[in-house]
Amino acid sequence: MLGLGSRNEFNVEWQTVVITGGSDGMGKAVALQLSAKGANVVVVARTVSKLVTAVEEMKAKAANKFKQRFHYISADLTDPVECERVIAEVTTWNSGAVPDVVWCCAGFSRPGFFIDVPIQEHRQQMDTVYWTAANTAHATLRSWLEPVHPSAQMKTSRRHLIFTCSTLAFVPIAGYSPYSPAKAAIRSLSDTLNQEIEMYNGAYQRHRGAAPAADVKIHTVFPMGILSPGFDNEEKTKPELTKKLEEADKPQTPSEVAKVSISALERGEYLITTNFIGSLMKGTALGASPRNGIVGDTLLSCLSHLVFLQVIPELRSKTFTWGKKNGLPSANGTPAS
Ligand SMILES: NC(=O)C1=CN([C@@H]2O[C@H](COP(=O)(O)OP(=O)(O)OC[C@H]3O[C@@H](n4cnc5c(N)ncnc54)[C@H](OP(=O)(O)O)[C@@H]3O)[C@@H](O)[C@H]2O)C=CC1
Ligand SMILES: CCCCCCCCCCCCCCCC(=O)[C@@H](N)CO
Repeated sequence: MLGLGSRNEFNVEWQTVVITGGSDGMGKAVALQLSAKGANVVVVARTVSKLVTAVEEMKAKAANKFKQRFHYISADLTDPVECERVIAEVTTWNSGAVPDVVWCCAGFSRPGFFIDVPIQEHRQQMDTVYWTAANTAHATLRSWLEPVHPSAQMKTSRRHLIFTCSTLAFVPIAGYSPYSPAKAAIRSLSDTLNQEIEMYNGAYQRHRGAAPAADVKIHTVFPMGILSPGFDNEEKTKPELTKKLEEADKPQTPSEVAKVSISALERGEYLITTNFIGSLMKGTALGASPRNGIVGDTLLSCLSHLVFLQVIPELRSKTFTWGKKNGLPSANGTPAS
């Protein structure tokens, strides 16, 4: 995907990569593809059996079967102490060196209408979606941004922290209120860190006496539907109206989402979408986020704003018409007859 002569901004060969949620769906697809590109990979999730399988599959896909290393850590990342343990354990496993790349993929969606979903489940979505990512980012950046002696500074390497969001952070869809706010919070965290990290990167350039060991780049991926075990699960509580509102989306396979995301990272992109409708959704909500390219993103944004002049009222009128036709839903989201 890289143009002739352009630099690979995300070369993972011999680098140590941590992937949360790396035992299933998109996270596992990312793990397998980075293994095939020569990375040493640690996958983190709760269920050991799925982690063991992921490690086996990564070994089979490795670019250099004899030298690459793989590892798994079982942890519930809603607990910040567990996130610190993960980074410490990876560092020990990695002969004392902190990881080069951390990709937050853990999370799942529990759709339902706002008042039908018990308030504790709304809070749990914030825990599994936002806090797994924020805890992981906190533990990671604390380990990365600690000032080190100049002799410990790396010459070329650049570290990458990657969040996995959803295009629902850009555009509201009825039935996703337990989930979308948590993803929108990740987007806001990502934008804030993208700016804040420049202080450290600046210090790395000019104050090597007391600066982090390397540059850090932040990225966020915004997938559309992904045909994962998590997706099959969310379909069980997803209201029929929600399925109708998102029918323009053709869900992608985990490996397709992983491939497109990795290519975008190799081009050095910041906010990453995985298909055209996803880009349109981003374009209408770029706000004050850094652009991947001024010209491309500005044109995209103009096009999106025109398209969404129609889409915004359409989503609301589809919802209104649904209520008029079907009446109130029963608690599981299916229309009462
Ligand atoms: N599927 C979709 O349609 C879309 C998904 N996304 C996002 O993409 C990411 C991947 O989704 P998907 O491919 O569906 O993933 P899956 O639901 O298939 O897998 C989720 C992964 O996260 C792990 N996980 C869940 N909770 C925790 C926790 N508390 N601590 C540690 N690990 C945890 C799971 O393992 P275990 O349960 O064993 O802990 C598993 O490895 C998620 O962030 C999701 O929100 C974005 C857009 C669309
Ligand atoms: C011509 C352009 C029209 C654009 C219309 C907008 C269509 C909305 C599509 C919503 C797709 C939602 C995908 C995210 C899924 C997700 O994150 C969940 N599956 C959670 O896991």
